Amino acid sequence: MAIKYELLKECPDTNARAGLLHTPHGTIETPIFMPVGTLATVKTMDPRDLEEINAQIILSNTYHLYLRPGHEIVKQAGGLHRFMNWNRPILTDSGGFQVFSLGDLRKITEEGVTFRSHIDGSKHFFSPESVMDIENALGADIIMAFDECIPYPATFDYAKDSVERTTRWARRCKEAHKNIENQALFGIIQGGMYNDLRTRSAEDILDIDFPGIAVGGLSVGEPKEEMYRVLEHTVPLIPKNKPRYLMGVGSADALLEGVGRGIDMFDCVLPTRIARNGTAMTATGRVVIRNASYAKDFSPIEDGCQCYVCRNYTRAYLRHLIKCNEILGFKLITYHNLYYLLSLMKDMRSAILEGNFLHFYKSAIDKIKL
Ligand SMILES: CNc1nc2cc3c(=O)[nH]c(N)nc3c(CC[C@H]3O[C@@H](OC)[C@H](OC)[C@@H]3OC)c2[nH]1
Ligand SMILES: [Zn+2]
Repeated sequence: MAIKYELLKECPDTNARAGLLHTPHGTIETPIFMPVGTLATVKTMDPRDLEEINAQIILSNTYHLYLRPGHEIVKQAGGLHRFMNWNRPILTDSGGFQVFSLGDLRKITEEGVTFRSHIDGSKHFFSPESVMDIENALGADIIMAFDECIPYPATFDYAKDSVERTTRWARRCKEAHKNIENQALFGIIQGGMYNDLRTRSAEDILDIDFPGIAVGGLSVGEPKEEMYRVLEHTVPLIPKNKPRYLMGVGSADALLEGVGRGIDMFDCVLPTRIARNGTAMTATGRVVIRNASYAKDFSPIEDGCQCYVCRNYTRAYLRHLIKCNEILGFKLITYHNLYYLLSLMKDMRSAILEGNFLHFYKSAIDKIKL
Protein backbone atom coordinates (compact mmCIF):
# COMPACT_ATOMS: atom_id res chain seq x y z
CA MET A 1 0.00 0.00 0.00
CA ALA A 2 1.61 3.27 -1.09
CA ILE A 3 -0.19 5.44 1.47
CA LYS A 4 -1.94 4.97 4.80
CA TYR A 5 -4.33 7.51 6.37
CA GLU A 6 -4.47 7.58 10.18
CA LEU A 7 -7.47 9.45 11.64
CA LEU A 8 -6.30 11.01 14.95
CA LYS A 9 -9.17 13.21 16.18
CA GLU A 10 -12.63 14.25 15.04
CA CYS A 11 -14.18 17.56 16.03
CA PRO A 12 -17.35 17.08 18.18
CA ASP A 13 -19.44 19.84 16.57
CA THR A 14 -18.16 20.10 12.97
CA ASN A 15 -16.84 17.60 10.40
CA ALA A 16 -13.26 18.82 10.93
CA ARG A 17 -10.69 16.13 11.67
CA ALA A 18 -6.93 15.79 12.18
CA GLY A 19 -4.86 12.89 10.90
CA LEU A 20 -1.58 11.62 9.50
CA LEU A 21 -1.05 10.61 5.88
CA HIS A 22 1.88 8.19 5.61
CA THR A 23 3.56 8.14 2.17
CA PRO A 24 6.78 6.63 0.72
CA HIS A 25 8.50 10.04 1.08
CA GLY A 26 7.30 10.87 4.57
CA THR A 27 4.28 11.57 6.73
CA ILE A 28 1.94 14.52 6.18
CA GLU A 29 0.02 16.14 9.04
CA THR A 30 -3.55 16.79 7.93
CA PRO A 31 -5.40 19.03 7.35
CA ILE A 32 -2.70 20.33 5.01
CA PHE A 33 -2.18 22.98 2.32
CA MET A 34 -0.09 21.81 -0.65
CA PRO A 35 1.93 24.52 -2.48
CA VAL A 36 1.57 24.26 -6.26
CA GLY A 37 4.76 23.62 -8.22
CA THR A 38 3.24 23.13 -11.67
CA LEU A 39 6.53 22.98 -13.67
CA ALA A 40 8.51 21.08 -11.00
CA THR A 41 9.14 24.27 -9.04
CA VAL A 42 7.05 26.24 -6.54
CA LYS A 43 7.65 29.52 -8.34
CA THR A 44 10.49 31.60 -6.76
CA MET A 45 10.94 29.10 -3.88
CA ASP A 46 13.80 26.59 -3.67
CA PRO A 47 13.51 23.38 -1.60
CA ARG A 48 15.41 25.01 1.31
CA ASP A 49 12.81 27.79 1.53
CA LEU A 50 10.01 25.22 1.37
CA GLU A 51 11.54 23.10 4.14
CA GLU A 52 12.09 26.24 6.24
CA ILE A 53 8.33 26.97 6.15
CA ASN A 54 7.65 23.24 6.66
CA ALA A 55 5.86 22.56 3.39
CA GLN A 56 5.09 18.86 3.78
CA ILE A 57 3.96 17.99 0.27
CA ILE A 58 4.09 19.91 -3.02
CA LEU A 59 2.31 19.47 -6.35
CA SER A 60 3.36 19.23 -9.96
CA ASN A 61 1.33 18.92 -13.09
CA THR A 62 1.20 16.17 -15.70
CA TYR A 63 -0.13 18.37 -18.55
CA HIS A 64 2.65 20.95 -18.11
CA LEU A 65 5.53 18.50 -17.53
CA TYR A 66 4.43 16.32 -20.45
CA LEU A 67 4.76 19.36 -22.73
CA ARG A 68 7.92 20.72 -21.05
CA PRO A 69 10.48 19.14 -20.51
CA GLY A 70 8.66 15.87 -21.34
CA HIS A 71 8.05 13.05 -18.85
CA GLU A 72 10.77 10.88 -20.42
CA ILE A 73 13.45 13.39 -19.40
CA VAL A 74 12.09 13.50 -15.84
CA LYS A 75 12.11 9.70 -15.80
CA GLN A 76 15.73 9.59 -17.02
CA ALA A 77 16.62 12.05 -14.24
CA GLY A 78 15.33 9.45 -11.76
CA GLY A 79 11.84 10.94 -11.33
CA LEU A 80 10.51 14.23 -9.99
CA HIS A 81 12.05 13.92 -6.50
CA ARG A 82 15.57 13.68 -7.95
CA PHE A 83 14.92 16.10 -10.80
CA MET A 84 13.75 18.94 -8.50
CA ASN A 85 15.75 17.89 -5.42
CA TRP A 86 12.63 17.54 -3.23
CA ASN A 87 12.74 14.54 -0.92
CA ARG A 88 9.34 14.96 0.72
CA PRO A 89 6.01 13.81 -0.78
CA ILE A 90 4.81 15.00 -4.20
CA LEU A 91 1.34 14.83 -5.77
CA THR A 92 0.75 15.19 -9.51
CA ASP A 93 -2.54 16.22 -11.04
CA SER A 94 -3.58 14.24 -14.12
CA GLY A 95 -4.00 17.28 -16.34
CA GLY A 96 -7.76 16.65 -16.34
CA PHE A 97 -8.18 20.35 -15.61
CA GLN A 98 -5.49 21.86 -17.86
CA VAL A 99 -6.49 19.84 -20.92
CA PHE A 100 -9.92 21.51 -20.69
CA SER A 101 -8.76 24.92 -19.49
CA LEU A 102 -5.42 25.53 -21.24
CA GLY A 103 -5.49 23.15 -24.20
CA ASP A 104 -7.06 24.52 -27.40
CA LEU A 105 -9.29 22.88 -29.93
CA ARG A 106 -10.13 19.98 -27.68
CA LYS A 107 -12.00 16.92 -28.92
CA ILE A 108 -13.39 14.59 -26.26
CA THR A 109 -14.19 11.00 -27.19
CA GLU A 110 -14.72 7.86 -25.11
CA GLU A 111 -11.08 7.01 -25.82
CA GLY A 112 -9.67 10.27 -24.45
CA VAL A 113 -9.00 13.92 -25.32
CA THR A 114 -7.23 15.36 -28.34
CA PHE A 115 -5.90 18.87 -27.64
CA ARG A 116 -3.47 21.41 -28.94
CA SER A 117 -0.59 22.60 -26.75
CA HIS A 118 -1.13 26.13 -25.39
CA ILE A 119 2.61 26.66 -26.00
CA ASP A 120 3.11 25.86 -29.69
CA GLY A 121 -0.24 24.58 -30.94
CA SER A 122 1.11 21.06 -31.51
CA LYS A 123 -1.50 18.29 -31.38
CA HIS A 124 -1.59 15.78 -28.50
CA PHE A 125 -3.80 13.00 -27.15
CA PHE A 126 -4.40 12.06 -23.49
CA SER A 127 -6.16 8.87 -22.49
CA PRO A 128 -6.51 7.35 -19.02
CA GLU A 129 -3.80 4.84 -19.99
CA SER A 130 -1.37 7.41 -21.43
CA VAL A 131 -1.80 9.71 -18.42
CA MET A 132 -1.05 6.83 -16.05
CA ASP A 133 2.18 6.18 -18.01
CA ILE A 134 3.14 9.86 -17.70
CA GLU A 135 2.38 10.02 -13.96
CA ASN A 136 4.25 6.75 -13.44
CA ALA A 137 7.28 8.23 -15.25
CA LEU A 138 7.11 11.39 -13.10
CA GLY A 139 7.08 9.21 -9.97
CA ALA A 140 4.94 11.25 -7.54
CA ASP A 141 3.75 9.57 -4.31
CA ILE A 142 0.11 10.48 -5.04
CA ILE A 143 -1.25 10.60 -8.60
CA MET A 144 -4.67 11.78 -9.73
CA ALA A 145 -7.01 9.92 -12.07
CA PHE A 146 -7.69 11.38 -15.53
CA ASP A 147 -11.06 13.10 -15.35
CA GLU A 148 -13.08 15.86 -16.89
CA CYS A 149 -13.42 18.84 -14.59
CA ILE A 150 -16.95 19.88 -15.55
CA PRO A 151 -17.05 23.60 -16.37
CA TYR A 152 -19.37 26.00 -14.51
CA PRO A 153 -22.19 26.39 -15.36
CA ALA A 154 -23.08 23.11 -17.04
CA THR A 155 -26.47 21.61 -17.98
CA PHE A 156 -27.62 18.54 -16.08
CA ASP A 157 -27.42 16.44 -19.25
CA TYR A 158 -23.86 17.54 -20.01
CA ALA A 159 -22.81 16.94 -16.39
CA LYS A 160 -24.50 13.51 -16.34
CA ASP A 161 -22.75 12.28 -19.51
CA SER A 162 -19.44 13.71 -18.31
CA VAL A 163 -19.68 12.09 -14.84
CA GLU A 164 -20.43 8.70 -16.38
CA ARG A 165 -17.45 9.01 -18.73
CA THR A 166 -15.17 10.21 -15.91
CA THR A 167 -16.16 7.09 -13.94
CA ARG A 168 -15.35 4.83 -16.94
CA TRP A 169 -12.01 6.68 -17.27
CA ALA A 170 -11.36 6.19 -13.54
CA ARG A 171 -11.80 2.42 -13.95
CA ARG A 172 -9.34 2.47 -16.86
CA CYS A 173 -6.85 4.45 -14.76
CA LYS A 174 -7.07 1.87 -11.98
CA GLU A 175 -6.57 -0.92 -14.54
CA ALA A 176 -3.55 0.83 -16.12
CA HIS A 177 -1.93 1.88 -12.80
CA LYS A 178 0.97 -0.51 -12.26
CA ASN A 179 3.19 0.95 -9.53
CA ILE A 180 0.68 0.50 -6.68
CA GLU A 181 3.41 -0.08 -4.09
CA ASN A 182 4.99 3.36 -4.53
CA GLN A 183 2.25 5.51 -6.03
CA ALA A 184 -1.25 5.97 -4.60
CA LEU A 185 -3.92 6.65 -7.24
CA PHE A 186 -6.70 8.97 -6.04
CA GLY A 187 -10.15 8.93 -7.64
CA ILE A 188 -11.97 12.24 -8.30
CA ILE A 189 -15.69 12.83 -7.64
CA GLN A 190 -17.39 15.07 -10.18
CA GLY A 191 -21.04 16.02 -10.74
CA GLY A 192 -21.08 19.79 -11.20
CA MET A 193 -23.50 21.55 -8.84
CA TYR A 194 -26.03 18.69 -8.97
CA ASN A 195 -26.35 16.82 -5.66
CA ASP A 196 -27.84 13.71 -7.27
CA LEU A 197 -24.96 13.51 -9.77
CA ARG A 198 -22.49 14.05 -6.90
CA THR A 199 -24.08 11.07 -5.11
CA ARG A 200 -23.91 8.96 -8.27
CA SER A 201 -20.28 9.91 -8.91
CA ALA A 202 -19.28 9.31 -5.26
CA GLU A 203 -20.89 5.85 -5.20
CA ASP A 204 -19.32 4.82 -8.51
CA ILE A 205 -15.84 6.20 -7.70
CA LEU A 206 -15.92 4.63 -4.21
CA ASP A 207 -16.90 1.30 -5.81
CA ILE A 208 -13.59 1.31 -7.70
CA ASP A 209 -11.82 1.50 -4.32
CA PHE A 210 -9.07 4.15 -4.38
CA PRO A 211 -6.86 4.84 -1.29
CA GLY A 212 -7.78 8.54 -1.42
CA ILE A 213 -10.61 10.56 -2.87
CA ALA A 214 -10.69 14.08 -4.37
CA VAL A 215 -13.72 16.32 -4.75
CA GLY A 216 -13.23 17.85 -8.19
CA GLY A 217 -15.20 20.25 -10.33
CA LEU A 218 -15.21 23.01 -7.70
CA SER A 219 -13.51 26.40 -7.48
CA VAL A 220 -14.35 26.80 -11.15
CA GLY A 221 -16.20 30.13 -10.85
CA GLU A 222 -19.23 28.99 -8.85
CA PRO A 223 -20.39 31.12 -5.86
CA LYS A 224 -18.65 30.00 -2.64
CA GLU A 225 -22.02 29.12 -1.11
CA GLU A 226 -22.56 26.66 -3.99
CA MET A 227 -19.14 25.10 -3.30
CA TYR A 228 -19.97 24.73 0.41
CA ARG A 229 -23.37 23.21 -0.39
CA VAL A 230 -21.77 20.63 -2.71
CA LEU A 231 -19.14 19.85 -0.05
CA GLU A 232 -21.78 19.42 2.68
CA HIS A 233 -23.55 16.95 0.40
CA THR A 234 -20.53 15.08 -0.95
CA VAL A 235 -17.87 14.77 1.79
CA PRO A 236 -20.06 12.71 4.17
CA LEU A 237 -20.39 10.11 1.38
CA ILE A 238 -16.62 9.43 1.61
CA PRO A 239 -15.62 6.87 4.26
CA LYS A 240 -13.79 8.40 7.25
CA ASN A 241 -10.73 6.21 6.76
CA LYS A 242 -9.93 7.82 3.41
CA PRO A 243 -8.13 11.16 2.93
CA ARG A 244 -10.32 13.76 1.24
CA TYR A 245 -8.72 16.28 -1.17
CA LEU A 246 -10.52 19.43 -2.36
CA MET A 247 -8.83 20.44 -5.62
CA GLY A 248 -7.95 24.04 -6.44
CA VAL A 249 -9.06 25.61 -3.16
CA GLY A 250 -6.94 27.86 -1.12
CA SER A 251 -8.16 31.25 0.11
CA ALA A 252 -7.99 31.45 3.93
CA ASP A 253 -11.77 31.56 4.36
CA ALA A 254 -12.29 28.63 1.95
CA LEU A 255 -9.67 26.59 3.85
CA LEU A 256 -11.50 27.22 7.14
CA GLU A 257 -14.86 26.33 5.57
CA GLY A 258 -13.39 23.25 3.86
CA VAL A 259 -11.72 21.89 7.00
CA GLY A 260 -14.98 22.36 8.89
CA ARG A 261 -16.69 20.21 6.26
CA GLY A 262 -14.20 17.32 6.57
CA ILE A 263 -11.56 18.08 3.92
CA ASP A 264 -7.97 16.99 4.68
CA MET A 265 -5.95 18.26 1.68
CA PHE A 266 -6.03 21.49 -0.32
CA ASP A 267 -4.06 23.04 -3.20
CA CYS A 268 -4.25 26.44 -4.84
CA VAL A 269 -2.06 28.73 -6.92
CA LEU A 270 -3.53 31.78 -5.13
CA PRO A 271 -0.75 32.43 -2.55
CA THR A 272 2.04 32.11 -5.10
CA ARG A 273 0.19 33.78 -7.99
CA ILE A 274 -0.99 36.91 -6.13
CA ALA A 275 2.50 37.27 -4.60
CA ARG A 276 3.88 37.74 -8.11
CA ASN A 277 1.68 40.76 -8.56
CA GLY A 278 2.64 42.17 -5.17
CA THR A 279 -0.30 41.10 -3.00
CA ALA A 280 0.26 39.62 0.46
CA MET A 281 -2.16 37.50 2.52
CA THR A 282 -2.78 38.33 6.19
CA ALA A 283 -5.19 37.13 8.89
CA THR A 284 -7.30 40.25 8.33
CA GLY A 285 -7.33 40.14 4.53
CA ARG A 286 -5.00 41.11 1.70
CA VAL A 287 -2.32 43.83 1.61
CA VAL A 288 -1.64 45.19 -1.89
CA ILE A 289 1.98 46.05 -1.20
CA ARG A 290 2.42 48.22 -4.32
CA ASN A 291 -0.11 50.77 -3.00
CA ALA A 292 1.43 54.22 -2.39
CA SER A 293 0.09 54.11 1.19
CA TYR A 294 2.89 51.67 2.06
CA ALA A 295 5.76 53.82 0.70
CA LYS A 296 6.78 54.90 4.21
CA ASP A 297 5.22 52.04 6.13
CA PHE A 298 8.11 50.50 8.11
CA SER A 299 6.00 47.77 9.67
CA PRO A 300 6.10 44.11 8.57
CA ILE A 301 3.52 42.62 6.15
CA GLU A 302 1.73 41.28 9.23
CA ASP A 303 2.37 42.25 12.86
CA GLY A 304 3.06 39.11 14.86
CA CYS A 305 3.89 36.91 11.87
CA GLN A 306 7.00 34.93 12.82
CA CYS A 307 8.17 34.30 9.25
CA TYR A 308 11.67 35.28 8.03
CA VAL A 309 10.15 38.03 5.87
CA CYS A 310 8.07 39.69 8.60
CA ARG A 311 10.98 39.48 11.05
CA ASN A 312 13.44 41.19 8.69
CA TYR A 313 11.69 43.38 6.09
CA THR A 314 9.22 46.25 6.00
CA ARG A 315 6.27 46.98 3.73
CA ALA A 316 8.21 50.02 2.44
CA TYR A 317 11.10 47.84 1.33
CA LEU A 318 8.84 45.22 -0.26
CA ARG A 319 6.87 47.96 -2.06
CA HIS A 320 10.15 49.37 -3.38
CA LEU A 321 11.20 45.94 -4.71
CA ILE A 322 7.82 45.28 -6.34
CA LYS A 323 7.69 48.76 -7.93
CA CYS A 324 11.18 48.12 -9.37
CA ASN A 325 10.13 44.63 -10.51
CA GLU A 326 12.92 43.13 -8.39
CA ILE A 327 12.75 39.33 -8.22
CA LEU A 328 13.52 39.41 -4.49
CA GLY A 329 10.19 41.18 -3.94
CA PHE A 330 8.25 38.30 -5.50
CA LYS A 331 10.29 35.76 -3.55
CA LEU A 332 9.73 37.43 -0.18
CA ILE A 333 5.96 37.90 -0.63
CA THR A 334 5.61 34.31 -1.90
CA TYR A 335 7.54 33.08 1.16
CA HIS A 336 5.24 34.98 3.53
CA ASN A 337 2.01 33.96 1.74
CA LEU A 338 2.91 30.26 1.86
CA TYR A 339 4.07 30.60 5.49
CA TYR A 340 0.74 32.27 6.34
CA LEU A 341 -1.42 29.51 4.80
CA LEU A 342 0.74 26.70 6.22
CA SER A 343 0.53 28.34 9.67
CA LEU A 344 -3.25 28.67 9.36
CA MET A 345 -3.47 24.92 8.62
CA LYS A 346 -1.14 24.16 11.57
CA ASP A 347 -3.27 26.30 13.91
CA MET A 348 -6.48 24.63 12.67
CA ARG A 349 -4.89 21.20 13.25
CA SER A 350 -3.86 22.14 16.82
CA ALA A 351 -7.38 23.47 17.51
CA ILE A 352 -8.90 20.19 16.27
CA LEU A 353 -6.52 18.14 18.43
CA GLU A 354 -7.39 20.33 21.46
CA GLY A 355 -11.10 19.92 20.73
CA ASN A 356 -11.83 23.60 20.09
CA PHE A 357 -11.88 23.92 16.30
CA LEU A 358 -15.32 25.63 16.27
CA HIS A 359 -14.06 28.38 18.60
CA PHE A 360 -10.93 28.82 16.44
CA TYR A 361 -13.01 28.85 13.23
CA LYS A 362 -15.39 31.52 14.53
CA SER A 363 -12.60 33.89 15.63
CA ALA A 364 -10.51 33.34 12.47
CA ILE A 365 -13.39 33.69 9.99
CA ASP A 366 -14.62 36.92 11.62
CA LYS A 367 -11.12 38.46 11.41
CA ILE A 368 -10.79 37.61 7.71
CA LYS A 369 -14.17 39.10 6.85
CA LEU A 370 -13.12 42.44 8.43
C1 LIG B 1 -8.48 26.42 -9.38
N1 LIG B 1 -9.62 25.57 -9.26
C2 LIG B 1 -9.54 24.26 -9.59
N2 LIG B 1 -10.60 23.43 -9.58
C3 LIG B 1 -10.12 22.23 -10.02
C4 LIG B 1 -10.77 21.01 -10.26
C5 LIG B 1 -10.03 19.94 -10.78
C6 LIG B 1 -10.68 18.69 -11.14
O1 LIG B 1 -11.91 18.52 -11.02
N3 LIG B 1 -9.92 17.71 -11.67
C7 LIG B 1 -8.56 17.85 -11.83
N4 LIG B 1 -7.87 16.80 -12.32
N5 LIG B 1 -7.90 18.98 -11.48
C8 LIG B 1 -8.63 20.06 -11.00
C9 LIG B 1 -7.97 21.29 -10.74
C10 LIG B 1 -6.50 21.49 -11.09
C11 LIG B 1 -5.62 21.63 -9.97
C12 LIG B 1 -4.19 21.58 -10.57
O2 LIG B 1 -4.00 22.67 -11.49
C13 LIG B 1 -2.76 23.30 -11.20
O3 LIG B 1 -3.03 24.54 -10.61
C14 LIG B 1 -3.75 25.43 -11.45
C15 LIG B 1 -2.04 22.46 -10.21
O4 LIG B 1 -1.15 21.59 -10.86
C16 LIG B 1 -0.09 21.23 -10.03
C17 LIG B 1 -3.16 21.67 -9.51
O5 LIG B 1 -2.68 20.36 -9.17
C18 LIG B 1 -3.66 19.62 -8.40
C19 LIG B 1 -8.73 22.36 -10.26
N6 LIG B 1 -8.38 23.64 -9.97
ZN1 LIG C 1 5.18 36.82 7.43
